[in-house]
Amino acid sequence: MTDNADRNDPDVWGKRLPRPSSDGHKYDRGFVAIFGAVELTGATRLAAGAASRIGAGLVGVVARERGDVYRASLLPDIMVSDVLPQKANVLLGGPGGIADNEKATMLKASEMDARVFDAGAIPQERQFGGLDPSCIFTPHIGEFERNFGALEDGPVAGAIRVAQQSNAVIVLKSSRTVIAHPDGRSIVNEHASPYLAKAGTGDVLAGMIAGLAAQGMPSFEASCAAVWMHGEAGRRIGPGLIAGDIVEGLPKILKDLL
Ligand SMILES: NC(=O)C1=CN([C@@H]2O[C@H](COP(=O)(O)OP(=O)(O)OC[C@H]3O[C@@H](n4cnc5c(N)ncnc54)[C@H](O)[C@@H]3O)[C@@H](O)[C@H]2O)[C@@H](O)CC1
Ligand SMILES: Nc1ncnc2c1ncn2[C@@H]1O[C@H](COP(=O)(O)OP(=O)(O)O)[C@@H](O)[C@H]1O
Repeated sequence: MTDNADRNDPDVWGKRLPRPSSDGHKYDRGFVAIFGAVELTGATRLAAGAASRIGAGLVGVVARERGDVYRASLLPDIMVSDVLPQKANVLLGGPGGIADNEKATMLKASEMDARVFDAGAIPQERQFGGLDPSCIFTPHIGEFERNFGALEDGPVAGAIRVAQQSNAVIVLKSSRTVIAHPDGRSIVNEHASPYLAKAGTGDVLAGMIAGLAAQGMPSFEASCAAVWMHGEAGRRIGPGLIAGDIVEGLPKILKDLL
């Protein structure tokens, strides 16, 4: 593979895909809490649907405003609250926007099994203290360069550089998404489709990563698996794809993998 990165393939993560135990209950499958956007509520809804469909036992949206909008428009299995649910083990923020105090909460929440920082939640360099390799940033190229400077070293070296600086897993999204770990590992995903270039598909990916991490998958493998399944959905659906179709396609993709 070019740039010394390995290719994303189910061999990398397939054995670690979460399988519910026969006598388990919903709390054994993890609890994703998502900070609800105030204006771009659709982004939060897409992320929540994806986290739920990929198998998280519980998904909650923390809506400091617009709680009734969320209650009326989310899938009925998704819970809405105005405070962070105590049993959440994964936090996701950024889809559709995030308030400064919510981002500060995410930066401090080292007790979580994973924290997924998407879009406006992606930390600046001065906020890197207190992160660890269970944290995941999911920038597209524009967000990456806005936060961390021009990608003069190329996407693989750039993603590894920021992974090492931040101590977080970086998912640098594009037609060739790079997943980089602070220990220097990197994977390039070419299992995708140009039909994924569509509003909201990144929000869905963030929810998928959070949902796998909540079920106990390590952040790097959860990111690789979610990126591959997202690409698989893009390939299966193709023309006419809208972001919600990826969410609806997940049960069949999961069934084929498990
Ligand atoms: N239904 C919804 O509510 C949706 C909400 N969304 C939210 O909208 C917010 C803004 O996200 P955007 O990414 O649109 O905007 P950004 O604020 O990140 O800016 C996009 C700008 O970056 C540039 N850019 C450079 N490289 C790019 C790349 N690889 N991909 C995309 N843009 C690139 C574009 O030219 C554009 O001018 C996010 O919080 C996101 O979650 C979007 O996901 C779309 C759907
Ligand atoms: N040409 C392309 N080929 C393959 N995948 C793409 C292409 N363009 C975008 N994607 C994927 O679609 C998603 C877009 O995410 P993002 O830019 O955050 O969108 P949004 O903010 O609208 O949700 C990413 O997972 C990215 O890798």
